Amino acid sequence: MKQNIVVPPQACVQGCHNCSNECEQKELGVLSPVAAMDQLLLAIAGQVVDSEIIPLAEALDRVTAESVSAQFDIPVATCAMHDGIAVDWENCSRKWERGEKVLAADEFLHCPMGSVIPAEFDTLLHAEQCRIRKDNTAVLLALPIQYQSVQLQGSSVAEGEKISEAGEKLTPSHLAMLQYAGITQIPVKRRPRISIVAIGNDLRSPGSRPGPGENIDCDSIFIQAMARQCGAEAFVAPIVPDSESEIEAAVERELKQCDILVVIGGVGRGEQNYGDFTVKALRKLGTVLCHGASISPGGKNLVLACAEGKPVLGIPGPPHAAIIMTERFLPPLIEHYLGCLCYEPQEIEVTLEADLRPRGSSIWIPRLYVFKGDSGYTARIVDRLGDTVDNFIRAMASTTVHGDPEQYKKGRKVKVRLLYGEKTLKRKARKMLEQ
Ligand SMILES: Nc1nc2c(c(=O)[nH]1)N[C@H]1C(S)=C(S)[C@@H](COP(=O)(O)OP(=O)(O)OC[C@H]3O[C@@H](n4cnc5c(N)ncnc54)[C@H](O)[C@@H]3O)O[C@H]1N2
Ligand code: MOO
Repeated sequence: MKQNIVVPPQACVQGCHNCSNECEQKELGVLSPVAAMDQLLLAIAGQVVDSEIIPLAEALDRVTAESVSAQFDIPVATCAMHDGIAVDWENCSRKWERGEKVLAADEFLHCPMGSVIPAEFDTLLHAEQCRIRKDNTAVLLALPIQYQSVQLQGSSVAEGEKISEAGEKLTPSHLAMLQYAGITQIPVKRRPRISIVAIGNDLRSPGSRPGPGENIDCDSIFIQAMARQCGAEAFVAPIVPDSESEIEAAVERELKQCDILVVIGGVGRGEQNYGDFTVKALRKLGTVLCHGASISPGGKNLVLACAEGKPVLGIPGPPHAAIIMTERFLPPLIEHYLGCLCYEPQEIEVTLEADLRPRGSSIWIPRLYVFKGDSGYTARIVDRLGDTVDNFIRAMASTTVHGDPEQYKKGRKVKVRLLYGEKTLKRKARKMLEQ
């Protein structure tokens, strides 16, 4: 394969009055990504998604809209936690003190595990603690502990007790617990609706072969899948050309039917010359809170806006930048609507194979290959030449590089976020070494 030659663009010196690009940089300071997201979350603070009641069996991974209380006691009656014989402990204790060890047939009852212990008994003797005789009397071999192996009515959960808080993401165990406590229908938050609009004359829809200078839109399916993984519903709208009026029309249309709008591409600062009209259209329809944040790749052109009271995320088109920006900025918006965390990649520690150089004051989020060595994991950066396939699937992790360069010297340990589970990572890491 021929090697691409990449000449990194010069950093913007913000001499805006002389700039031919006529961008809006001069009007907005570059916000830190945290400050930009804080502003956006503030702008949408009043926005919530409504709730819906669904069958419990369909509620896996959904988020509870209200707290839920048990419909009845668990267990509903006092019951045996083992196979054994139920006895009245006071009675056994008195007998034991007097040296009497025989229980008459009406002084005990065989109870299999889970069965109801009649009210006159309170303790379960294990088979090893007594001997049942042919005449159906029992000989005590040991004095049991009062209440042993008995689960009292309501001791697990009492009727009316809260068993799930609002804002809890339901796991298989939650479902079992809720079902156990008599719940069959549950109020959950409606999935936030995400509309995704890809913008660009050079973009082709999936299923067609791109001509020279064209690309298949692949960012939108990535963003849709990420949104779904986070518990949202996501729809990909038809591709929009680099036309201000058509972008405006698409944004207006989509804002009517979504909670969060993601637009991809056309967020550069080239406007007329390079077909970058997205920001201009957004300015007409709402407030652009941030165009450019000190984070890379992609932050230079990242857009956070608010229109019709809804958050709009403007993602840069180049796929290596789109994936990083989406991972960083989409989950917090979905979390705002769901009221719970929805994206928590597993973190591990790795040793750096070579220096990572922090980029000035900006936060840099490179993708990494991870190798398994004799003493833990080693990480190597996916560089810009290994653009698409490497960034999308060969990379195994990403990390955040910021601040003191000493922390990122060769041999230093850093935390990375895994894109796969650790067992898959082990397999992939081994395969890389075999190649
Ligand atoms: N003169 C300058 N040009 C550029 C600069 C700069 O500082 N000065 N920054 C570059 C960087 S960095 C980025 S990031 C982009 C931001 O660009 P846009 O969001 O406006 O992206 P487009 O121009 O629309 O497309 C760029 C590239 O990405 C491909 N693309 C776009 N959308 C998709 C999609 N949905 N799926 C797959 N690929 C997509 C598109 O075909 C182009 O090849 O600006 C740079 N330029
Ligand atoms: O560096 Mo651009 O900001 O590729 O995304």
